[in-house]
Amino acid sequence: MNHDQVLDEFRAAGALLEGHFILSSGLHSPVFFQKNAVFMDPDRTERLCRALAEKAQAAFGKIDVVVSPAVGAIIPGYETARHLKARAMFVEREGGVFQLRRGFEIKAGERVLMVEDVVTTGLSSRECLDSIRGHAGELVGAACLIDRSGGKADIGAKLVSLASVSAPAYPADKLPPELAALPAIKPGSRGLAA
Ligand SMILES: O=P(O)(O)OC[C@H]1O[C@H](OP(=O)(O)OP(=O)(O)O)[C@H](O)[C@@H]1O
Ligand SMILES: O=C(O)c1cc(=O)[nH]c(=O)[nH]1
Ligand SMILES: [Mg+2]
Repeated sequence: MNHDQVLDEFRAAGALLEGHFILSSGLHSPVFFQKNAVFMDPDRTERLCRALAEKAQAAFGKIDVVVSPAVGAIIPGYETARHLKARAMFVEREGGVFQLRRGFEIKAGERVLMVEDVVTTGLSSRECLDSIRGHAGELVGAACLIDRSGGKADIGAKLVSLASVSAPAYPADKLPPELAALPAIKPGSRGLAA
């Protein structure tokens, strides 16, 4: 699946939103990839994650375990793992820090791939990778559906993406006037009260 086909899947799902969004990192953006509009369609999710699994396998070889950061990456992590014939686990925030819970266990020698839905600054990816590094197993790399940093985010591991896009994102005190004029919404889960 090429770059345009990936973006066409998001467009067809109504997942390419325009407005004023506060991202997980606190940056503000006029565009948002609402991945859940994609993931509610199992066939569309299968097409994208099969392509991501093929790309990850070509880059990293055999993968035994996929670990994804909750909430957004649970579904693509599971579906990508299905195509890789790997086990699927997720980390979730406990006291703000990503942890493997629910009996998830990585065994010594297992080859681990981190799967993220969307990468912006790479902060969530780095936090997820830090958590994985605290366990047994060999971290082989990372994969995401959309890298909206256009390849600029440094996650401290090799990252393959299905589509790389340079999407604008601004600190809160540097908003262009046309963006500042719009009401802001924060779609993600970081910082939500329990
Ligand atoms: O590269 P970053 O700057 O970290 O931004 C990308 C992250 O933001 C979103 O998660 P979010 O924390 O909004 O919650 P969600 O997974 O529940 O959507 C997305 O799922 C990535 O995990
Ligand atoms: O940076 C984010 O929080 C983010 C951006 C985006 O386009 N989609 C998403 O789910 N999260
Ligand atoms: Mg997330």
